[in-house]
Amino acid sequence: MGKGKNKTNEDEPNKRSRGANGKPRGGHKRGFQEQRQTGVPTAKFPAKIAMWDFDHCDPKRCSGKKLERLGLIKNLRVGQKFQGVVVSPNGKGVVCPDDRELVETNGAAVVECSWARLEEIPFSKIGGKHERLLPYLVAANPVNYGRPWRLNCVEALAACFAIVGHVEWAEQLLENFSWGLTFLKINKELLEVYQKCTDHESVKKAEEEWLTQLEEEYKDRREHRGLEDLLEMGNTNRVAISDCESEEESEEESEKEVPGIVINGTFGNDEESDEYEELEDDLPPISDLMLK
Ligand SMILES: C[S@@+](CC[C@H](N)C(=O)[O-])C[C@H]1O[C@@H](n2cnc3c(N)ncnc32)[C@H](O)[C@@H]1O
Repeated sequence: MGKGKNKTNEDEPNKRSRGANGKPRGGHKRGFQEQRQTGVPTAKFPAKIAMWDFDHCDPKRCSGKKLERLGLIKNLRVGQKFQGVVVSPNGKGVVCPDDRELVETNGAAVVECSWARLEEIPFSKIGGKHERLLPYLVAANPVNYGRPWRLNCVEALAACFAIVGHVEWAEQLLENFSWGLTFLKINKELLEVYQKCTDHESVKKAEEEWLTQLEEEYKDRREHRGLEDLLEMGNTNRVAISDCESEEESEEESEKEVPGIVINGTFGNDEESDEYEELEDDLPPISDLMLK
């Protein structure tokens, strides 16, 4: 092991905070004074929260970095493992209510990186004994708004806390983000379903049932719309006159219907814009995106 490799920044108060890859932070174009902080949580939060930060994102648009600026999250280094629940794309089981004690005692951690650069993450050198995926939930953050599975760091931590029954901890984290509580709102029903489960298998089963129901409702809605369209057409003369218009309309309509929804996909699309501020003012109503 290299000299001082596992030293925390706390041990070296005058040194600049480093990312999980050991590189000094602050190489980003924008000035970022808050990065001089130690990476050791200073604000009061009832549970330990931590992240490996690979510095892939613009600090201004990154939820993990915002938690760091708020003094809520501890930075971990590559080579450091975490004893609590690690919410990670590398997880095997899913977060479940049986994880409650583990989360209360040892906390929860995430991997702050870009979705588009997951292959760069040395998963074998981070993580811990309790790595978990999250079950189906829909993002409310402006980057991946309405997209299932692809949550950002604060949503992932909040989801973990909510599933194990600490919704108040989830709220406490999310209320630092203008869109944050929307995450709990749009996933309320489903989170309540997961909260009633026990182990990984029961959460997986609940998730599968939810997805099946979602698919059925989606099919029903499509069929129902088809019928409505037919009825709206009325007599064939009218159809002939307005043929082009209605074709154009229906294409637009069907695009609008479920943008970004992936029913059986995992982790949404490959592109990430991280455009929080720009997108935030321009969000469509969630009812346009959600099937449930
Ligand atoms: C890929 S990073 C993207 C972070 C984003 N740039 C931000 O501003 O927070 C999101 C992290 O949250 C956790 N996460 C989000 N959705 C997840 C899911 N469905 N299953 C497991 N972990 C998930 C993982 O730790 C993942 O690495």
